[in-house]
Amino acid sequence: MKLVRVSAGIITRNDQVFIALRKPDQHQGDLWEFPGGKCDQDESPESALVRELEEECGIAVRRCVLFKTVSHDYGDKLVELFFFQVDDFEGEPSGQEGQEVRWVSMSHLLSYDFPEANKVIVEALTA
Ligand SMILES: Nc1nc2c([nH]c(=O)n2[C@H]2C[C@H](O)[C@@H](COP(=O)(O)OP(=O)(O)OP(=O)(O)O)O2)c(=O)[nH]1
Ligand SMILES: [Mg+2]
Repeated sequence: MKLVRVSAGIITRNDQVFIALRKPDQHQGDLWEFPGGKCDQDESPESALVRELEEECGIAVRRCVLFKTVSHDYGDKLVELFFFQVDDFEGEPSGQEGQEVRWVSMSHLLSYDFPEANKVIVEALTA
């Protein structure tokens, strides 16, 4: 099965976190996500994060720290996700690809539907 490496950013400001809605036609579509995307071949997770957050959200990451790595088998796809905490960035995050985006308070994260692989992340953030 395909194994894809993915970097995702937990973009925070005060007690809020920036999330985006995946498009219906995407893998795990219609679910909320921490913005990010696939690492190119030979690209480090950190470089992929910086590139994806620029492309998808229009921000320049100033500092990121690896929060957790999660491997998950979706049946049709095996993903290795690198979740980074991003608390210092330049620019105002927005949906550069027309995706719906939202700043939500940490305590409200549980009311959003995320892909299965995000379960441990959402639990850790809301604990
Ligand atoms: N960005 C992101 N992806 C996630 C999260 N949780 C999770 O399971 N994924 C999965 C869904 C996808 O299989 C993959 C993300 O890759 P991607 O964002 O490049 O996916 P995509 O469907 O847009 O792919 P593409 O064809 O546009 O390149 O990781 C998350 O919180 N953020
Ligand atoms: Mg993406």
